[in-house]
Amino acid sequence: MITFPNAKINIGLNVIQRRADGYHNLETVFYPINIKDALEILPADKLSFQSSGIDIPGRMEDNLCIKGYHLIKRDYDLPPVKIHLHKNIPIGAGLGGGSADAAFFIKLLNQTFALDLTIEQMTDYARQLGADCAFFIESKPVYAFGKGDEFLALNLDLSRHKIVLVMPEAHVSTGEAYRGVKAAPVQGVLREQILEPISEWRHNIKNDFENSVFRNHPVIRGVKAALYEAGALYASMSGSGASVFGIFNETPDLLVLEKTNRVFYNV
Ligand SMILES: C[C@@](CO)(OP(=O)(O)O)[C@H](O)COP(=O)(O)OP(=O)(O)OC[C@H]1O[C@@H](n2ccc(N)nc2=O)[C@H](O)[C@@H]1O
Ligand SMILES: Nc1ncnc2c1ncn2[C@@H]1O[C@H](COP(=O)(O)OP(=O)(O)O)[C@@H](O)[C@H]1O
Repeated sequence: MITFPNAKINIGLNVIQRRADGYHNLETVFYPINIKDALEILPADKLSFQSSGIDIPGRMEDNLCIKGYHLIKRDYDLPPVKIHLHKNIPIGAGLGGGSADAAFFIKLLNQTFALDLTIEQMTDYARQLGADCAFFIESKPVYAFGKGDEFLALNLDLSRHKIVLVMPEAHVSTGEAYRGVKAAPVQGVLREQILEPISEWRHNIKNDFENSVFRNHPVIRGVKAALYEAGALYASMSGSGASVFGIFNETPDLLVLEKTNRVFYNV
């Protein structure tokens, strides 16, 4: 059986408070986008994992699909499977690609082996693999809070707009981004701001990671500026970076950015 894990962008991200467990409470809006991996499982004699497409750093045992397999196997009698992941979502981009694979893998196991897991149960398993993973079980626009794994439904539809995503030649690790940020204890503003017209967002909605990430990687700041110059209604880095998205009324011409960045149109 095969499935196609999709990426996300963060529209606004306020880091609110450092927690005793080393994580941070935050508020953000997760919005699913149309950049996808392909993930397949097949019956096999022993558990194995292989990937194609973009190289995934790290050991196979640390791949979030393998971690997902072991997590579910603690509670269910799973047979061995052969896992193939075709990686297309840029890595270390703030697009949640690894998290998406983990959540879609849980859904794939649930379907293939008729485990009868509810959405809530799968969400609980997913959040054990990473804060972002829980969102991808339903992968619908949400206002997220807590560690980024608690949600309120959000009626946000950007399908009449053109979203363009730019991936600069920079890599930002999530840990590095959190270490650079200063928490500010204000919660709830983003939930109101996101209901305003998109043209207002640039005046109010911010991503708290931008300050320190832009300082260390000025090229990312330049991409955001270029998206505004090209007519974006709103532009921002996604999550902890390094990707930057722009929301446009019409598909822009970004040939200049294409020279040094990967550009994904109408995601
Ligand atoms: C920043 C965000 C915004 O959506 O996404 P990305 O930009 O990575 O996609 C997320 O908070 C990333 O979530 P995720 O990538 O799942 O994080 P995890 O694997 O659980 O944690 C990696 C590390 O990030 C830090 N972390 C993560 C989430 C959180 N709410 N507070 C934190 O401080 C911790 O230092 C943790 O050890
Ligand atoms: N299936 C996977 N796909 C991508 N990265 C993975 C995966 N499993 C584990 N990882 C690890 O997670 C790290 C962050 O990956 P990713 O989710 O793409 O970035 P981000 O947190 O910026 O959204 C990678 O450097 C990699 O070592």
